Amino acid sequence: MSAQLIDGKSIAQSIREQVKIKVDTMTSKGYRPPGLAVILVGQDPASEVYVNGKRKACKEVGFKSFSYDLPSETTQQELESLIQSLNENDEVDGILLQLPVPAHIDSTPLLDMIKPDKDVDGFHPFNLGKLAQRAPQLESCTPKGIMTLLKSTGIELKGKEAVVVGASNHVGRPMSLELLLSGCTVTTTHRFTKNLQEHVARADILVVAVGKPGIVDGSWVKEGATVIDVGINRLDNGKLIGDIGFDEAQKKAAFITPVPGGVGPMTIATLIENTLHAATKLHLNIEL
Ligand SMILES: Nc1nc2c(c(=O)[nH]1)N[C@@H](CN(C=O)c1ccc(C(=O)N[C@@H](CCC(=O)O)C(=O)O)cc1)CN2
Repeated sequence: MSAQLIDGKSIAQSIREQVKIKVDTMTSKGYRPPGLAVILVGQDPASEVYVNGKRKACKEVGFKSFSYDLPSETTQQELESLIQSLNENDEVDGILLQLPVPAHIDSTPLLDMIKPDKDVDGFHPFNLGKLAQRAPQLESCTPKGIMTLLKSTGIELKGKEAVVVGASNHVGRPMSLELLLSGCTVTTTHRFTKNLQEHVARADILVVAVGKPGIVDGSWVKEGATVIDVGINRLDNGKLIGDIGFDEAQKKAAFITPVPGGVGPMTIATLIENTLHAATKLHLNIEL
């Protein structure tokens, strides 16, 4: 078997096109466009690429973009004041603090002070709690984007064995909740898990989000599985690779995401979707 590639890049583009149509409808009816504030602290090169991607996407779909590129010496208190003022700004529907932040900043209290209805990253305890209660409001972008990719394959998720490798707060845990909500039987593996290979070999749906190339050997993948690689690892030669041995995995899987061009672009497209949702459903209360 040679797996079919799940083309995140083109699915992300079609999401942005659909959002643009809705924004054009909103503004033609006299509503203000959705507004997204993106805060970047310091000069991490990868973060600069992602933040530029977010701002470019805002422009493409017609959002108002609020940009804060702050020096690495920015204090916790300065960030608190900025978030407070964005919470109070009626033109801002979404607030995003790009991660990681410099070591002297504690991101958790900052993420927790973003108003839940402006938390377009879906990182706030309220939004994670709503997902856990099966009543999602604003969902974390990478896991929600992966659910869009899974739905695009047409496979039935109910009753499937799903294995999520990695239990981070921002990807692994909400991913497991999303799959549970879709009716999968979910196993989450983490650094203390014994026999990772045995878990991987059972997975009809395999999501790997660790950030370590080769953490999952492609030959472990179950025949006919759907494989989602969240890892984005840059090699010294500049090449990007995922967490899974792609060539071997592709021989066994039915569907697989490439790196690049798989999950990454969906993170940004889902952020754009979330910001539209915050604007239309949570702030302006309009049907499009
Ligand atoms: N506040 C947040 N910070 C971070 C998040 C997040 O969702 N919210 N996720 C990641 C980074 N990220 C978005 O911010 C992100 C990662 C990757 C991509 C992407 O399109 N990747 C491309 C490759 C791009 C490249 O050349 O490096 C791909 O996979 O095809 C977009 C967004 C951590 N921080």
